[in-house]
Amino acid sequence: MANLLAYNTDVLMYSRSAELTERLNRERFRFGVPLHERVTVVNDFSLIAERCQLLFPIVPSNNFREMMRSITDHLRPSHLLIHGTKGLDITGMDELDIPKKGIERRNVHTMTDVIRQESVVVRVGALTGPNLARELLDGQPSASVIASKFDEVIDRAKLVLKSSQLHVFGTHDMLGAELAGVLKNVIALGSGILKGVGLGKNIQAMLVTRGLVEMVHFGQALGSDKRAFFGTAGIGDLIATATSKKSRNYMFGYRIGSGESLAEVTATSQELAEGVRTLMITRHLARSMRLRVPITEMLYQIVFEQYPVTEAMNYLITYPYDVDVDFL
Ligand SMILES: NC(=O)C1=CN([C@@H]2O[C@H](COP(=O)(O)OP(=O)(O)OC[C@H]3O[C@@H](n4cnc5c(N)ncnc54)[C@H](OP(=O)(O)O)[C@@H]3O)[C@@H](O)[C@H]2O)C=CC1
Ligand SMILES: O=C(CO)COP(=O)(O)O
Repeated sequence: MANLLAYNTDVLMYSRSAELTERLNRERFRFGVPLHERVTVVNDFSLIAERCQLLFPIVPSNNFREMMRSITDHLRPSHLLIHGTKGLDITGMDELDIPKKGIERRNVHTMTDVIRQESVVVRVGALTGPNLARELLDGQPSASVIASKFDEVIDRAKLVLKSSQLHVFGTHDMLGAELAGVLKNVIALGSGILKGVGLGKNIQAMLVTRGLVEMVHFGQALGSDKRAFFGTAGIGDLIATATSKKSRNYMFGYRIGSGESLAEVTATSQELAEGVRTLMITRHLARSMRLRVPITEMLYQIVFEQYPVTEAMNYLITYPYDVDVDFL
């Protein structure tokens, strides 16, 4: 993201690690690519808050609230915050209790909810879309969506993000765009599982198609419009993530499908796979909200309860889906 922004503007990139900050500024290299000369890494968040009006907080969802609390004293109502995190926040309960106690709608928040709850910032937005980091780092083209209720957030983000590498769409449907980016990770995980088991494109296409329907059902149950799910933030990101070995969610699923357990994959992978945590949340949320989401249910049982993939396939193939297009 820092290198993409540097097409148009000077960038201050924050790291909480003084050691990493010093090393990045010295080596000017990260993830195998040079840091753009307009990017400066800083370890002091107050400097960023003082110099920058537009901020892009992007950390894993389970750390997002803690990160906001650590910076909130420096934030002012004049700041614009656009997050790029594709996960959900859980409050009011211990996450470890979810399998035993379940979860209610009131426990679940988006990252824009968290920004507003934890800071004085009002003008918030979300950055989403098919943005596999490895492809962006390699200079490949893509498109992103900036979702916000505020025109100035969309306009400012477009000004700094649009380039020959990145097309930027704007939308006012913030909840729809955010949820699409969150929910597609679960289907990407499932797609990786199918590949790991050795199954082909017909069934992958069905998973993506019916998975998209479940994304729409979740979105509507959580209060969003369905249109975002059929655009770049929805089907666009779903195709990228559910078909690419460069997706960490897809690769996590691939290893599960190849026969490894959740504990084995988690213990041996440094890579973040937001879809695993999202699956835990959405499956239990679906139960409390009485949603009909058989793919989510089967994926949960495969990943968290070692249910055999073949049994899950049998269940889904014979599931009484009555109508093909049942969500328009
Ligand atoms: N990578 C991708 O292709 C894409 C990722 N996303 C989303 O972006 C989010 C982050 O993913 P990604 O960057 O890949 O994750 P990584 O695990 O690669 O990086 C996480 C970064 O967040 C930092 N961090 C974590 N907690 C804090 C905190 N409390 N304060 C300051 N910094 C913190 C970590 O710093 P430290 O090194 O100090 O631990 C680390 O640099 C996820 O929700 C993901 O879904 C969205 C689109 C594409
Ligand atoms: O959201 C992403 C691409 O848009 C990143 O996907 P992964 O987290 O699965 O790598």
